[in-house]
Amino acid sequence: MLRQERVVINEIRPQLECGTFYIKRVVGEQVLVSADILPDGHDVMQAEVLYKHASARTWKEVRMRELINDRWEGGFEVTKQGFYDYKVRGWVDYALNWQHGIEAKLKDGQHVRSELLDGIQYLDFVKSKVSGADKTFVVNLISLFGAEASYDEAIGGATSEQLCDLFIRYPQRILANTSKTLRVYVDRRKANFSTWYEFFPRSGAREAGDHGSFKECERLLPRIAEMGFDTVYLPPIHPIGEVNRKGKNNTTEAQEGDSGVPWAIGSKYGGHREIHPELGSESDFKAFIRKAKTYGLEVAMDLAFQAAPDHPYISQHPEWFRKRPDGTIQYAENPPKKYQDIVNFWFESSDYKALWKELLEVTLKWVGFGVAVFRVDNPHTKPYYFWNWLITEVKKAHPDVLFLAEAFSRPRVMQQLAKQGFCQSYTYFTWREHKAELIEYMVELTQTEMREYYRPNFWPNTPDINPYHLQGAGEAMHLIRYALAATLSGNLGIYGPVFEYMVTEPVPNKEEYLNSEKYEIRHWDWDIKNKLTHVISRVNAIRKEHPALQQTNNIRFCGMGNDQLLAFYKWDDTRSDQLLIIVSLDPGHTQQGHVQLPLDEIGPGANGRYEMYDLMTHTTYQWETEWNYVALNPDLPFHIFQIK
Ligand SMILES: O=P(O)(O)O[C@H]1O[C@H](CO)[C@@H](O[C@H]2O[C@H](CO)[C@@H](O)[C@H](O)[C@H]2O)[C@H](O)[C@H]1O
Repeated sequence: MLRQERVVINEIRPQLECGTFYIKRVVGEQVLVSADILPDGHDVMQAEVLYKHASARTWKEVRMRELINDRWEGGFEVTKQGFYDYKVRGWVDYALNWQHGIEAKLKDGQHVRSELLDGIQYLDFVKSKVSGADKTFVVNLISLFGAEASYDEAIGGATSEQLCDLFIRYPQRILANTSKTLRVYVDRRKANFSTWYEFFPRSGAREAGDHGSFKECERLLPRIAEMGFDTVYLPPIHPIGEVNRKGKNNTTEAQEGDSGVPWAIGSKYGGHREIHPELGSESDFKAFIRKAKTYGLEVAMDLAFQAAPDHPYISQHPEWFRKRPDGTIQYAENPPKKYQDIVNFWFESSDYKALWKELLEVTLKWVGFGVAVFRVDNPHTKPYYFWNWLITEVKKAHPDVLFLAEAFSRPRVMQQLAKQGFCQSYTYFTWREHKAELIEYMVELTQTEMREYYRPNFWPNTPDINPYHLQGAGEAMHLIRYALAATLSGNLGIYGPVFEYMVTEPVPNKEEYLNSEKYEIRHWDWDIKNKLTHVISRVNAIRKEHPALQQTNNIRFCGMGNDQLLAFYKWDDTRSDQLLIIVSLDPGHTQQGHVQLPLDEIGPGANGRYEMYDLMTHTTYQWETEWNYVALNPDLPFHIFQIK
């Protein structure tokens, strides 16, 4: 179709896959839109970003400014959860073009009498829009333009800033071109900033040998809150399968009394809608959630869409499981891992709609209990379009709900899950140890398109991953890994007691914990508070006080003449909070070197000085030069400096 337009709009950023997927923001963030916008010829043009919340009727306009090389930019703030639409509009601005032409001709000494007459049409348009002093100004100009005697005065008015300002405020947008509409989904702030503590409630009993319960676990909540965590994540809390139950240390045959794996969901006591009887009742769980809330904690549940062989679904809905020719159902796998105690749902079954509906209802049941954060187990082994559908459906009525994708899969697969709607994602941080690889990974997360849709959640450990660098490691290594996670990423989590108490004994030659809580109930002396407990608490308090640490994308690595020291600068959107973080990657020795302040970012210091206030030790250093000496030892292997 032939369209009458004077400008072309190309290369709009941000957008994902030509708008197939939405970008993400949290409430209060900016969406900075840029595009190549080109008029034919050399006429003056204008452009704007149009945006509106999906629930609004009218579009808001924000004018774009020209950068260089026909690139334009304009931004808007998102203030409400849910979808926003945005698009770009550009037009040749005949009025401004006229004014610009007059100025150029006058500079060249030309007489512009006929141009003034020509301009009356633009003034007439503005006149129809304004009132009061503006109207008086325009009416007066029109009469000046038409009268030969007032030529000088007319020129003054024609080239005035006042008129330029009116043209900008009341554009005619003749033959404008508008781009396609793109979308941004706005989550609550927690999507960007959250601090997770994972523990197995069955290990929360007071007495060793007892099965923990929600009631007993309530006493742990103040402790977790005092440490500065805001999310308590519980592995699955449903009845655990008894058929093919796994034993301790991942043995495939359970012994009498073995408690099985929480992810093997479903038994004669029920499935995903029920609670494991020994943990308590539904009202106990509700009370636990309520109690957590009083301490500022949210309870995150695990969505593990799979079934133990004795899950009620297997007899009630055999069509939801794919049978082999011999009538059996293949157990699940995530090669090379074997999950002999569970089977997968058949997401492609002819009755898939009923299965999907059931899984949505399961999710909504727990949302109804007050759960608004889910860690989703193994999402990469289910169809992308299922997650897209489920997340969309839940968020329609419950925009607060957040989904964390537990996929340690191929990079593109993890990215795809985030594009399909997951609000946060696990990452490869757990395996990034060296300075160069940490920088490379952070640059990928924060300087590429990933920053628009992939919200990383950094975990130093999980029940599944006892990384080699933590095996046998002491306090310093744990401090390093926590400090890195807590300052590099807005979202972080630890598999709590094991990390805090530095329980690192592995299954030989594996990144697995020996005597893992996945397969047996453990008992922890939660009264113990060690140095790690205190340092973690302090770091979490700093995170809460400093907006620069409440997002991931504002980061710049700094020059540092030592490969064992990682230095980076972080800031908040207003630059009222600016931090310099230096982490030693060496748990065994003191490391020293000179760090380069990013002067072009932080600007000149008062009296040529920068006051560096260490938020960990409450010590102040006066730095007067660009390169400054630092030394870190294993006692406290990091600095978090506030730049004053
Ligand atoms: O496959 P992933 O690495 O994503 O791991 C997640 O899913 C696993 C399956 O749910 C889960 O594995 C645990 O539960 C299984 C089912 O009971 C059991 O067979 C495995 O031995 C056990 O590790 C894993 O914990 C979870 O993070």
